[in-house]
Amino acid sequence: MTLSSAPPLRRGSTPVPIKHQLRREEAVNDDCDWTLGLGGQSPPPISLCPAEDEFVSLAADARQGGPLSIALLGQNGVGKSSLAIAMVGEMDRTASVDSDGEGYIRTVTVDDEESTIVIYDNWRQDLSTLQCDVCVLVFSVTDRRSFHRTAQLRLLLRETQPQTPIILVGNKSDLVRSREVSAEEARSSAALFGSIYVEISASLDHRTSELLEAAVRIARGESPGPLGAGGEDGAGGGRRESLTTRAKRFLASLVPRYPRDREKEGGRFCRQKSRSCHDLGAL
Ligand SMILES: Nc1nc2c(ncn2[C@@H]2O[C@H](COP(=O)(O)OP(=O)(O)OP(=O)(O)O)[C@@H](O)[C@H]2O)c(=O)[nH]1
Repeated sequence: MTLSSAPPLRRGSTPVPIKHQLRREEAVNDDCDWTLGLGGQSPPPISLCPAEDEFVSLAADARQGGPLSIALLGQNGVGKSSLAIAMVGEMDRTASVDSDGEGYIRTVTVDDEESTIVIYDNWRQDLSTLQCDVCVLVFSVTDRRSFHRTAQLRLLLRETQPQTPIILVGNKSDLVRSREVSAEEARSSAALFGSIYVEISASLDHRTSELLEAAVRIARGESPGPLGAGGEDGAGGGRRESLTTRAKRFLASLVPRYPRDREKEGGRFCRQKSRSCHDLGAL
C-alpha cells in the first residue's frame, strides 16, 4: 500500500522517516497484530524478524546462566530502536549487532557485577513464543494510542507468561508540548500491574542508563533499585502506597495549592498575583 492510498493517520509526534510512516500505517490498520497468534487462532500475518529460533535459544541460555534477555515491545514509531541503541551505547553499536541485526549484545556492569545482555527491539512473532527475562513495554508520551497498546500487551503477556517481569516506559519526554499521556497516569497504570514506570527520552539519552540498570537488576531477579523505590519516575516496587493515598495525591496534583497563610489573606494574595500581566488595571 502506498502512502497516498492510506487513510488519514493520527497526528505524528515527530517527523518520521518513510520506513516508519509505512510501518505506522500497518499499526493503525492492524490494531492488535500480536493477538492473532494467541489462543490457537491464526498466526500473525507478517514476520519481519527471522531470528525467532535464535532468540528462543538465547532466552533458554539466559535461564541457564547465559545472557540476560531484554525485549522491547510497543507500537511502531514509539522509539524502540532508538532506545535499544541508546541502551547499547554508541561505541558498541556496530560490534554488537548480531547477524540478524535485530538484537544487540553487550556486557554491562551493574552493582559491581558484570552481565551479558541481549536487547531485542523488534519482536513480531506470536507473543506467546516470546521468552525473555524482562519485557520493556514502550509507548510515546506524545501518543495516547501507543499507551493503550502497552495495556493490551500487558494483558497478553500476563496471559501467556505471567512470570515475566514488565517495565513500562514512556519515551519522548523531551516533546513537552505534544504530551498526551501524563506521568501520573502512566505511573498509576504501571502500579496496577505491579510494574515500575520510567520516563525517558531515547533521543536525548535521558534516563536510559537508569532504565538499563533497572532492567538488568530485574532480569537478575533482584529489585529494580532506585527507580522501583518510588523515585521520580518509579511506581510500585519497594514503596507501596494505598489506593486512597494514591487517589489523594492524584487529586492534590489537580488542585492548585496555596500556602495556608496566603489562603487566610485571601484578597491580598489575589491582588499580589494580579500585579502580573493577568490584570493590568491593578497597576
Ligand atoms: N523527540 C524524540 N523523538 C524520538 C525519541 N525516540 C525516538 N524518536 C524518533 O521517533 C521515530 C521512531 O523511532 P524508532 O526508534 O525508529 O521507533 P521504533 O519503535 O523502533 O519504530 P519501528 O521500528 O517502526 O517499530 C524516529 O524518528 C526517532 O528519531 C525521543 O526520545 N524523542
